[in-house]
Amino acid sequence: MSTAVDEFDSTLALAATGVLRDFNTAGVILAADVHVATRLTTMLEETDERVALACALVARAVRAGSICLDLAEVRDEVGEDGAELDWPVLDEWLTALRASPLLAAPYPLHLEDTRLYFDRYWREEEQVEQDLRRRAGRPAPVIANEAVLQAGLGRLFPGSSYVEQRAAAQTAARQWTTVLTGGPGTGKTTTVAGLLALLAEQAEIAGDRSPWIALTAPTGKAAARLEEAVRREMSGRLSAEDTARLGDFHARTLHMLLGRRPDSSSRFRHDRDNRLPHDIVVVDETSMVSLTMMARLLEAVRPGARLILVGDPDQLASIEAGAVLADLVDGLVAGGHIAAAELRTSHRFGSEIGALALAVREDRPDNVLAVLRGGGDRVHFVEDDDPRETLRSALLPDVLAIRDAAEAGDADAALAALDRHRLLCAHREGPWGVQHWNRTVERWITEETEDPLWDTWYVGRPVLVTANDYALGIYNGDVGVTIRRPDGSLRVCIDSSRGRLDFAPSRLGNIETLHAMTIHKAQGSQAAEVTVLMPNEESRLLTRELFYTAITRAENRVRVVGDEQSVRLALSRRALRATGLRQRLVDGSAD
Ligand SMILES: Nc1ncnc2c1ncn2[C@@H]1O[C@H](COP(=O)(O)OP(=O)(O)OP(=O)(O)O)[C@@H](O)[C@H]1O
Repeated sequence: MSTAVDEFDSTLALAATGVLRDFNTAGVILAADVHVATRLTTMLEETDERVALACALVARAVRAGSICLDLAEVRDEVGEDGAELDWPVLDEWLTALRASPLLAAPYPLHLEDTRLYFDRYWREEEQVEQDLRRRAGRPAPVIANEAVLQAGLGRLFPGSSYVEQRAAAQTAARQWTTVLTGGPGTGKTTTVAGLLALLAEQAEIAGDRSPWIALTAPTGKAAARLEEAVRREMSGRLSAEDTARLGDFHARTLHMLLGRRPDSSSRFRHDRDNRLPHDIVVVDETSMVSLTMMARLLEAVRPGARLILVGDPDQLASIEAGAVLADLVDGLVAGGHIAAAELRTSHRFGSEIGALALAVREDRPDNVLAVLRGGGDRVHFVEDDDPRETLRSALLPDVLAIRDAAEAGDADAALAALDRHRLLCAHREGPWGVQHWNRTVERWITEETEDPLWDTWYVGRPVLVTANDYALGIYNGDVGVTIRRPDGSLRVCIDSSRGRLDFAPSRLGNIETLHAMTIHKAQGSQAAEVTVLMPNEESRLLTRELFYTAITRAENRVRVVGDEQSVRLALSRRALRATGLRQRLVDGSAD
């Protein structure tokens, strides 16, 4: 390669030689990937450059959220950036790997067909597969009274509008593990609440105590939404008798359910030797669960406890590596280990947001554009070259409402105003990024109120918590508002899963301004109205999953700011992650 090396480019590994250097210079692998490869090959005295390249490419794959590297696919996946590079021939590459000390004890790498893994992910994937197979292989749970189950299904899911949910609950009642999938508003929580009532009734008939139920989700926000939705179902739709059988419960994050350990960030108090005591474990927003957390959860759930994994496989996958929910749908269900419990009909949205989400899921770009341009009340497409004025008039009323309520010290009103609207960006930086739009909204506030926002902390500053703080009881994804107290001081009121908490601003460390937020961070939360800023075509993040996740954060109204090209491009790209779980579950299927 003749490309000049820029010594100030931190992605270039100046010590790299040979193939690693070529791939690094072409921008396919970063300096960090080169270092991983060099360290491993030096340690185990491997001199074959093809093995070093494979190591670097596994590191690259993991950085992008994959569990492994598929050697048969990587060249296509890298595409143009790697067109000029000297790729090893697949068969020879595999042969070199099989002969490598890196695939022998202590096994830093593992090869499964053409998939190459770092040891940690290989072990986690294998554990998840085996735990799931073991659960699926157990004799089905006993139904204490079939007639009562059928009557319960009819009572809790009456008539034709509940037909899908009735079928899903019927399926779930008969298996230890259920993957309950559906888009937004398809009635997943309703199904869960009804199913829990059915299972509690069966336990009563069998003479057992009331089942001990764990409701959990990957983030505090998602856990709080789950609890709220199940309570709403219990008070609204379930009879007093059904509600009483369920008893009281609180939803918790997965980390809290499994129990943090002060000596480890990756191990929990509950594990294979100290199982969770619950009889039923319901996990919401499973698409956000990483492979590592799924491994920790599966080892902690008792074999005789029911596990109900709820989620929308069309959403973005977890921030950390893996695509567990999609793999479970394709592997567990398609592999014949468990029966599908899928909900398809949306009950919540005015038909437009539902139709938009469906058109995205079904890959129909013309339909997506037709709904966006349909001129309805709930879906708007802002195609202006310069949308700033449109955005200013759309966003400013809520921003000022937050500020007015905060100035009056009314935390309830300020938090309610905050939940009315979310401005979502794909990126943090750049002209369509969160930081730019946070500053833009702050400038609008200054222009409107003639009150310059000199300080980081100002009245009405909405904030997003970006890391769990167990001491304070606030969690990644919690949101809050800075309000003025009668004595003039500022406090930050945070809506946490433990209820409303307030702090002096100086106590808060991992915080970002929330006039705008990234789509990735918005996973697991919703707002009445959502504005989505489409990134330009060069954005590598622009995918169907990103667009789908963004629009489905809206409860009542969604505004998409972009152009036809960016929408079409988003729909044409998939956020694919290489994993082997689906294949492992399908291979050898239900045995
Ligand atoms: N069969 C049905 N007929 C009419 N309304 C329904 C039905 N099922 C659920 N609903 C209503 O639709 C709304 C969405 O239901 P639910 O909250 O259970 O969906 P969900 O899939 O959990 O939503 P999300 O994951 O997007 O929060 C609720 O207001 C619920 O009461």
